[in-house]
Amino acid sequence: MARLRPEPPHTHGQTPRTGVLVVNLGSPEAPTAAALRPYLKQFLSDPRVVEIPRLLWWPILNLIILNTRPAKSAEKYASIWTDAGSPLRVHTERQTKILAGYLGEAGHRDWVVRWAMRYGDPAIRATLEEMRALGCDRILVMPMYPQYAGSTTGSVMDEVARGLLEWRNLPELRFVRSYHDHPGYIAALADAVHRHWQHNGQAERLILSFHGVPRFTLDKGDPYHCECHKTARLLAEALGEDGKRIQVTFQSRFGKAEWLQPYTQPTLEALARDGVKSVDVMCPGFAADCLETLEEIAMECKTAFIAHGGRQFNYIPCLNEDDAWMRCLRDIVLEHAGHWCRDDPRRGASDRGTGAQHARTMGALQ
Ligand SMILES: C=CC1=C(C)c2cc3[nH]c(cc4nc(cc5[nH]c(cc1n2)c(C)c5CCC(=O)O)C(CCC(=O)O)=C4C)c(C)c3C=C
Ligand SMILES: [Fe+2]
Ligand SMILES: [Fe+2]
Repeated sequence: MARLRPEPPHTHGQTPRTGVLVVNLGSPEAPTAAALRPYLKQFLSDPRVVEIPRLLWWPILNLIILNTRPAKSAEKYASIWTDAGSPLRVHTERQTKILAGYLGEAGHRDWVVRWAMRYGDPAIRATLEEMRALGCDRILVMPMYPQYAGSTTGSVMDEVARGLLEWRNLPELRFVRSYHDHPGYIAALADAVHRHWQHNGQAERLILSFHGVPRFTLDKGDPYHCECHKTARLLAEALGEDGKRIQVTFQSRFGKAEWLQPYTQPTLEALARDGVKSVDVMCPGFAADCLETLEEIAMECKTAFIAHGGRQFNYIPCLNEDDAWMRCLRDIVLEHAGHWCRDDPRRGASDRGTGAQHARTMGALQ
């Protein structure tokens, strides 16, 4: 157990302060092999991401993967990097600012709204410290993954718990576990597809590509696969599609083990070989565009589809700062904040009462 650290002196009768911590996965500091190494080391050392026993995994990670993958991944990152940095960071920062604005409009100008990354910077632990220094005694953690997976949302929960290990005076803590079936999220996705169809026409197929996870996690009870399929079913219903032209696939396979199937790229290649000429591809498992969507889907998969005989490949961007999505994000936060949204006068009164009592007790003890 870590040693508990001293807290700022406790003051009575203080109005509770709410903090909202938006979290996404994180990116390397730069699109270089040198920056990829520590990022991948932190990411792939997470026992929720790679479940292989440590003794076996350590040499594979340190002697093989960290000597080969950084350079290859850096090249991919370089192809999507912007002047402002990694797209995932840029979107997460903007989303957080917009969320703070909407929460302000809803009457919560005093809430502290921050963002952090599970891997790399800004770190969850440091951001929690900053929120504590600003007096947050209620913290709502908003992992931006629409579908729960142990390797993503679960890992954010671990890191928040670790970040609080040395705190004596813990904040009231809430987590958004997932929002894969939130009506506002589904409606924002459906709107984006409709807008895309209005501008570009409708392709023969709509592929919904989700990030994959190892197949055994489904067998061991991780709900990720089911949540992805539920998002897809609700989106198909919202689009008025019977599902025949919509297909769910899983991308970003890592390592040699079986991952959730069907895999995105082989599916696109098979469709092209079977004579499908046009596809729309969307990634409803990502709240913001990132390496996995911009490089793997919009570049690699597009090339593969065309190489196998396809003609038209349209990538529908993630919701990013889409206004319907930003309003939905505000709603999700407010729904989870529950009674924190109200100023409870009884709490203030009882707090003041306790304060007077406490002051008397302290006096008696001295
Ligand atoms: C959207 C949900 C995600 C799940 C589920 C997920 C599982 C998962 N990922 C890896 C390995 C890697 N993922 C990488 C990048 C990456 N992954 C997600 C999201 C999920 N991952 C995002 C948003 C990103 C992009 C980050 C960015 O900076 O844009 C990478 C790093 C890149 C690379 O070298 O390929 C790895 C590695 C595993 C093993 C896993 C489940 C067990
Ligand atoms: Fe990933
Ligand atoms: Fe399932």
